Amino acid sequence: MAQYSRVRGSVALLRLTNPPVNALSAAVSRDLERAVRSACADSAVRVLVLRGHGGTFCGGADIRELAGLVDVPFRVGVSSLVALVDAVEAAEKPVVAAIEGVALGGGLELALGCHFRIAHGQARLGLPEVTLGLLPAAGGTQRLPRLVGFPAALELVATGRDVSAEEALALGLVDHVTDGDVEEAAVEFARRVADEPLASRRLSTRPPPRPADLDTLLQVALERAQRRARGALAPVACVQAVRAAATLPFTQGLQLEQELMAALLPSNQARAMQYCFFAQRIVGKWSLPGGANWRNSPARAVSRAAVIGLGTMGRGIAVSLVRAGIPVVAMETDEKQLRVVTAMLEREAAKQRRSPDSYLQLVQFTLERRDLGDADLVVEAVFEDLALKKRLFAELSSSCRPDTLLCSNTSALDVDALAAATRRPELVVGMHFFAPAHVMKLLEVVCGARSSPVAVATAMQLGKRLGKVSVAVANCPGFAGNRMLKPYVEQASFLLEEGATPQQVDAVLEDFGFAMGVFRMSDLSGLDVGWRVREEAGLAGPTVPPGESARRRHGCRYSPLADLLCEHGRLGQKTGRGWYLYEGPGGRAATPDPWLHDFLDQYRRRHGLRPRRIDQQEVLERCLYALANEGFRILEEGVAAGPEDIDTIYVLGYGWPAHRGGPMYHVAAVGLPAVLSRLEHFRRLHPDVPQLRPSALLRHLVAEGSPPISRWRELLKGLRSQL
Ligand SMILES: CCCCCCCCCCCCC[C@H](O)CC(=O)SCCNC(=O)CCNC(=O)[C@H](O)C(C)(C)COP(=O)(O)OP(=O)(O)OC[C@H]1O[C@@H](n2cnc3c(N)ncnc32)[C@H](O)[C@@H]1OP(=O)(O)O
Repeated sequence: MAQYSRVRGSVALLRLTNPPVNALSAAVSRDLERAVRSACADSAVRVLVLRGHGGTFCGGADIRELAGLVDVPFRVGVSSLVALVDAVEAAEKPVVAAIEGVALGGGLELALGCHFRIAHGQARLGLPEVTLGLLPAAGGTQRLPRLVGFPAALELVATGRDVSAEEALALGLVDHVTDGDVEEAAVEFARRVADEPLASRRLSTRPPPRPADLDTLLQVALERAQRRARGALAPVACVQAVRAAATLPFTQGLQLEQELMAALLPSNQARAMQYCFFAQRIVGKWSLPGGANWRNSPARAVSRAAVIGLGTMGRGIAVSLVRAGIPVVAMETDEKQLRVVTAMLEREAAKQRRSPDSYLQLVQFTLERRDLGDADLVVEAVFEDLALKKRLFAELSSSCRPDTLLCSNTSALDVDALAAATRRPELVVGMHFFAPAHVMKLLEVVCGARSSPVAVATAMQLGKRLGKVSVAVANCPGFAGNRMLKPYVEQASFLLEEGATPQQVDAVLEDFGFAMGVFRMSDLSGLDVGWRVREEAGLAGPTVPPGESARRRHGCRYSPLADLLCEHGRLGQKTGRGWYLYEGPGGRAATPDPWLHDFLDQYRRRHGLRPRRIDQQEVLERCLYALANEGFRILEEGVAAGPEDIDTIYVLGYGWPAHRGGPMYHVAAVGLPAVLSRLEHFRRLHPDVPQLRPSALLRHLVAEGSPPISRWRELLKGLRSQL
């Protein structure tokens, strides 16, 4: 909890101890407050140093308590941390925070209550509460602007971004940075400042910042927040709270901060975002049917990797590996791509304030397969063609070291078929990155039927090392993410046939919180991607059996609209035309296209479809429930281990708004009986759309009385599991 010992005679060393991240639960906050008070009362003590146990300062307030997951009387819980920070700031002896690891959320607020802050060079500091649907409510929104100025504080609080020790020093957030022992440095520093007057070090007493352009700053911050997460409450509350630092005296600002927090804490959005936080940790605890799991299966060290193919995906993967300090052999025949990767690495190095060479020297470009011989792991990112990939895997199996892991970045193809092409099927896994791979935080690790525990453990661990959240899924067409996308996109297409427009469907989805509606997203990714997949599956193009009706495939309803656009050369942003019109090829600003509306009218007339008025609710329910229904099938078949895995995939990989938790969380929040009844209704209206047939698992959960989502994982263990 909190120990207090004396070092160098007059320095009280307080150690905050609550592994693994020294979270400030109510009990820990009270204990630490007591320790601070007794150190202050000790006449032998002249100065206090506060540090965290186990290499980290503090990960903030205990999120389990805030989320109501553990039993603490609410008011007691939330007020203890505020009281602690106030007591630290009011101490009559200097208090120095010795920060290493992280000082996040309430942890940084505690440090802001201290009179001085020393940080280790590797430390990270920030106020990420907004990512939990909350705001910093232990004085952070009022103290930070008084320390680092209004614009920087506004940005940090509203985005939740954390900063390095170096940036913290530049901002004035910390007083000193050391690459040595942080406790040593803090004790030394403390002895030097032991007699300094404290009045000006108490941030609550500093005058409020008064930026001349306050209104513009607030307006810009609000617009940015809206763009990033439309409909999210927390970023708006963050902006309001920081505004108060400039417009109200400290105590009134603090009061507003707490009132805003009191409104956010019980909100559905905060619940959903805290669910996402824990879901992203649950998914790391993978297991395989044979009993291997994250605890008992050590990962193999990856000290050298190879990437084959430096197209859009391959180059993002190469950059991610280099950024994590892993030397990469990159194989690519097109010289243009080498130049693109080099430029990307230079940009990344600049962003990280590193020399370009520190990154460039980690990459070796090659045309020779023998240069891959030394790699511990190879990621293949060539064109999405099963025959091509199988050939490549067979060759790699002969040319690479016998223990090299062979990974495919395929987004939908059969990982077992790739494994079967090698002489080491146990060392083959899918590593499905999301574009742009150096930005997106998700990695789907596809476990083939023969993938060994060490292969899965290594891929999962490598994802984490690259700063991603790895989710293990079993092998099936499209895995979890892309498989669920199919019914979603299909419903959107059917809605166009029935009378909707792309902008109407997109507006509903964007109002729900998606950064982009389905049609804008498909223009961005390129319509030809799905077209190729449908051609391979015999749904489009020359492989469709002769005589098959345009709107039916395998006896079910089919919409050929996207195929027809591709045939017209409308591939999306890259051709300047798709579901929307753009300024030109590569343009980004989508405008409704009169051509498309004529085309839809003609199409409907040709097929005898009478357009009807479609309301927002129908758009939302058909698209989202069809998607979640496929999610239930994925759980039923054991392709994903629990709803948390699917929700993490959708929030981190597909732009599902975090404040809505994810598709499975969303349907649980709506209520499973209501979702079942709407799916049954749509199924009656569209009997030739199998995706609208409620899944057996959804029916089963409703029959079981709709248990809360936190219990599904356990219930699923009794079903067929591939994970
Ligand atoms: C009537 C109404 C009155 C209302 C009055 C209003 C007044 C309210 C006053 C409230 C005061 C609130 C103060 C504060 O502003 C709020 C907060 O501080 S919220 C918390 C902010 N902190 C964070 O968001 C940090 C979250 N954690 C992380 O980012 C990472 O965990 C890490 C710290 C960077 C460490 O990363 P890793 O090393 O990768 O480890 P893991 O992520 O896997 O975590 C390990 C383990 O720890 C658990 N954990 C992490 N952080 C917390 C936490 N803050 N609380 C609880 N538990 C935490 C995590 O879940 C893992 O455990 P596992 O899930 O694996 O069991």
